[in-house]
Amino acid sequence: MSLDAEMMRSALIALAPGTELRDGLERIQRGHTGALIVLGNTEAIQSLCSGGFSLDVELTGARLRELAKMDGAVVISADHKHITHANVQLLPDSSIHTSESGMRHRTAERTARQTGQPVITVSASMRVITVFVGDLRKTLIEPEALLSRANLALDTLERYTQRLDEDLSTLTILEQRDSVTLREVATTLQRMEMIRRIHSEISGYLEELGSEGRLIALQLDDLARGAASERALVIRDYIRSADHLEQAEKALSDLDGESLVNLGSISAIVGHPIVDSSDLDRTIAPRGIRVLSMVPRLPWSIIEAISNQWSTLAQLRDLSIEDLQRIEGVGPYRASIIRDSLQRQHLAASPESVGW
Ligand SMILES: Nc1ncnc2c1ncn2[C@@H]1O[C@H](COP(=O)(O)OP(=O)(O)OP(=O)(O)O)[C@@H](O)[C@H]1O
Repeated sequence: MSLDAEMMRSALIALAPGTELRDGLERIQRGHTGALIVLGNTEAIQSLCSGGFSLDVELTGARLRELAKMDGAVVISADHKHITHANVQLLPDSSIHTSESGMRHRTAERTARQTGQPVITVSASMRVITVFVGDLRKTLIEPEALLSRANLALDTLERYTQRLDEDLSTLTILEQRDSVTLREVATTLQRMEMIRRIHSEISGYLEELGSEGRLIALQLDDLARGAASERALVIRDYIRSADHLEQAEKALSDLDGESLVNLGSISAIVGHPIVDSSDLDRTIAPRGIRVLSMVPRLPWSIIEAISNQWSTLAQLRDLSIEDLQRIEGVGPYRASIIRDSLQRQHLAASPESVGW
């Protein structure tokens, strides 16, 4: 994320519903007056300030509203706790390009571009709150509208998560039958990535929603549990070279929308490029790391050591208790737990147990 995008994100969090700053902005909106507010009393900002007066009072919504009634800008400390200046005229470089028309908004955009600090406007005529950071500009959405977008995204996430559960059960069964194809792997990773994207979209809404987003945050937590580690396990199981795990995770996250719907792009990311679509029906052997992660109380270091020694799930299934004991940290008791769990998982995937 760029520095400006990161700064914008913190500014949106600072003025989420439930904060004093947002309370002040809403009072200004309700009062049909406007405001020009700078977040952060930095040297760069001070060099653009003329006139007005300094003060050092705690930021409250009511004070912000009163001070914004005066002409000019209000400056707030970088920690958003104090109002440091009011009634200030801002004098940014007039040669800086601005696409705004009114003086308040032109000044805000130029100040943000010149100093990199977030600048907020409340438009008296349009009754909208806008945040400027560097070249970025964002108009705040009413909490009700944000809530309905977040709820819609949450419904989608719920549906996708259900489908992913089904995909993962199918993958587990096919893995045990040594008949997974590239298509199943790519489809599962595709769904996992879509889920990650919806999750991150909802997290963005939650940051803007502040205290209004509590219930959605709880539901999101519930749905997201373990998703990231499960995705990493599937990649580990199928990636051609385990050294490229991090790059693969990043490449998957960076795929544009068009490439994400193309299963070939996803196969290529895990090191299995395809020439034509029938290549997707090629069978592929899992390493069995996800299966090992389902063995109760098995530490990650042992999962890694076992997987370094035997590189496919088919090999793991044939291991005897004696074989397993060759791994450091695996005694007879742990070896029998691993073997039992592998056998149980294999049995659970048999046609008699599954029904197909
Ligand atoms: N350079 C500046 N420094 C501080 N305050 C300013 C500056 N320019 C404008 N303002 C404040 O903005 C107020 C409104 O100005 P103007 O109507 O031109 O802005 P606007 O962008 O059209 O905003 P609105 O949508 O609220 O009308 C001014 O009365 C003044 O208080």
